Amino acid sequence: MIGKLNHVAIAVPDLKAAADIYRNTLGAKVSAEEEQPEHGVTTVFIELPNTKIELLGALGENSPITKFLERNPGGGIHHLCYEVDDIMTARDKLVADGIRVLGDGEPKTGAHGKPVLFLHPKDFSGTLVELEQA
Ligand SMILES: C[C@@H](C(=O)O)C(=O)SCCNC(=O)CCNC(=O)[C@H](O)C(C)(C)COP(=O)(O)OP(=O)(O)OC[C@H]1O[C@@H](n2cnc3c(N)ncnc32)[C@H](O)[C@@H]1OP(=O)(O)O
Ligand SMILES: [Co+2]
Repeated sequence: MIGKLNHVAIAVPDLKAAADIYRNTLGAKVSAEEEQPEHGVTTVFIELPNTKIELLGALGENSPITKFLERNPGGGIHHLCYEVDDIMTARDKLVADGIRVLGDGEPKTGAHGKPVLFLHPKDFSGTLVELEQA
């Protein structure tokens, strides 16, 4: 069912500092910061030849990464995003198999303008999983 690894997300305490390391030290192609109010994060995307890295900074009072950053003050790998051909079919199969879909279970529009869903980390060996419609 799952396709490409769309991105690996890293939550960071200082988005500018993290982006600068990728841009200047690693020589990567780094996007501008973009606020994602519906998700409570600000994103920076780093384009690699085979996938992307998503740097996440907390946005607003109720950011879903606030607690994660309290536990990991220096930052850390936050989630993996896999592409699926049809997100509703994928969701229904996951729910039928007992996987916990986070939030209200309905896809939101993600950073690439496509529907996304998040799956509980306890159902995937301690890894938060995002699904993005390909
Ligand atoms: C823009 C968009 C895009 O790319 O398109 C994005 O990515 S937005 C990216 C940001 N959005 C999201 O993350 C949305 C989905 N996330 C959520 O709903 C939440 O963050 C949860 C994953 C449910 C965690 O919620 P919260 O931090 O309030 O709960 P909690 O601290 O009580 O954690 C419950 C248990 O899950 C573990 N836990 C929490 N976050 C985790 C993570 N990122 N990876 C692995 N485990 C994690 C905790 O250690 C804890 O385990 P123990 O019980 O063993 O201590
Ligand atoms: Co993501």
